[in-house]
Formats: sequence, C-alpha cells, structure tokens
Amino acid sequence: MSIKVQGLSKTYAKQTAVNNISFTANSGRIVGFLGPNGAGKSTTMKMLTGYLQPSAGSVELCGLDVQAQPVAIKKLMGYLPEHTPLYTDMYVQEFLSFVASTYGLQNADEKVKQTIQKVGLQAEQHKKIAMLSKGYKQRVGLAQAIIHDPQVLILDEPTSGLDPNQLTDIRTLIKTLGKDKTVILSTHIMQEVEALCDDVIILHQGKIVANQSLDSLKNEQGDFSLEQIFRKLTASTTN
Ligand SMILES: Nc1ncnc2c1ncn2[C@@H]1O[C@H](COP(=O)(O)OP(=O)(O)OP(=O)(O)O)[C@@H](O)[C@H]1O
Repeated sequence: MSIKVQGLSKTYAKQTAVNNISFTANSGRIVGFLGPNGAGKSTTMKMLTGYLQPSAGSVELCGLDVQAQPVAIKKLMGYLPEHTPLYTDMYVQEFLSFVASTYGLQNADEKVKQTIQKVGLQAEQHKKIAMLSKGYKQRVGLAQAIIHDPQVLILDEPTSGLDPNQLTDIRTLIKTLGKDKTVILSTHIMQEVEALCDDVIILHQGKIVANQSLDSLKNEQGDFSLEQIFRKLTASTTN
C-alpha cells in the first residue's frame, strides 16, 4: 500500500479543516480528490507531503511515517502545490538542474532534458520562469514534481490555468505516470475525473463522504452524472 492515512485531522485556530479522515491508496491507481471550495483538499495534501503538521492522525507513504522520516519521504514523493513556489528569477533549465541536484540525481543533465520533454517545455527551457505564462509555470511545477521519478505523486489542481491543448497533453502525461505510481490529484473538473481517475475520494466539510472506485460510485448512483453525484454528496451544510 503506497498511502495509508489514519485518523487525520487539522484544526486552524478554531476551524476544523480536516476532520478525522482515513483512507488508503495503491500503486497503479489515480485517485481523484474532490470536494467543494474549502472542503479541506489542499490542507490534506499538505499533510500527506509533510509540509503541514497534522493536529491528529498519521500518514504513511510506502511504509514510512511522513512526520518521522521527512527527508526519506521527499525522495519517494513528488508534490505540485496549489500555488507552486517557483524560483522565478531562475531559468527553466537552471531551476530543474537545481531541483535535480537537491535530490542528488545521477545523470542529472539527462534527467532534466527528459523531464523538459515529458512536460513539453522544450520551447521555454531557456526562459526565466517569471516570463512564462501561467500554464507553462504549471508545467515547470509538474516537472519539479516528477524529475526524481517518485513512487507517489500528489498533484493539487495540476491542470489549472492550462489551455485546452495543454490540458490534453498534461492529462495524457498524468495517465501515463499513473500506470506505475500512486497519483492523488485534486480537481474541480468532473470531465477530468472521468478521463483520468480510477478511484474517487470526495471531501465535504473536512470529512470523507465517498471513497470508492469511479465505476462503483457511478453504478451505485444509477443514472446520475458525476457532477450530479458530487452535488448530492456535498449539498448539506452541517457546520
Ligand atoms: N493557513 C490557514 N489558516 C486558517 N485557515 C485555513 C488555512 N488554510 C486553510 N484554511 C481553511 O481551511 C479550510 C480548508 O481549506 P483548503 O484550502 O484545504 O480547502 P480546499 O478543499 O483545498 O479548497 P479549494 O477547492 O478552494 O482550493 C478552509 O475553510 C480554509 O479557509
């Protein structure tokens, strides 16, 4: 099992953003992490990657505790945050070489070249990151997440800001990556979930309201579209 989350909670001051959630995810599966704005998706993803300390509960990636082994964890997983913190004064190639060096990668130049090709940054590689359009900055974010070939990929809204052509390219890439990795991705685009995901976790007000394969969720809910199912499961306001 690549990801094991048990009793995970996060409270910011008085607000409970994530409320005692547990789930697992396996290699070779792409998990869609869905929920309305403010449901707790980004907060959960930050805890999965060790960037945020949970208020309670634990996360294991490939058998390692995220809090106890933060350095080992970084090598196992790639993370594309919602707002990618890029070194915007660096050139694309220079930045990716820097990232490769932080992982101590062998054949770093070759890895940088391959990654630039994978995410379609060839034409932009000699530009400063600050000069790139939003969609291309997103590609640099994705490149830094995959350059070390991690077993687990956590992608927070990976296709936000991409034009329709870029969307197709990046979805194809994520689908390919998902064949031998565990991918958790958040998105608000139901079409994307249909196109990419094997499994779906829906969060609502910090709690899990659905956690199953996409097929079983759709079968269970009869003739409803995924959008209708999402609305039904996230309609109540109990807080
Ligand atoms: N640093 C913070 N301090 C206080 N509250 C926070 C902080 N970060 C997030 N929250 C709150 O926690 C809740 C969950 O936020 P989170 O960003 O995890 O939601 P989300 O599901 O990713 O939303 P979106 O789809 O809008 O990106 C929200 O109510 C948010 O206002």
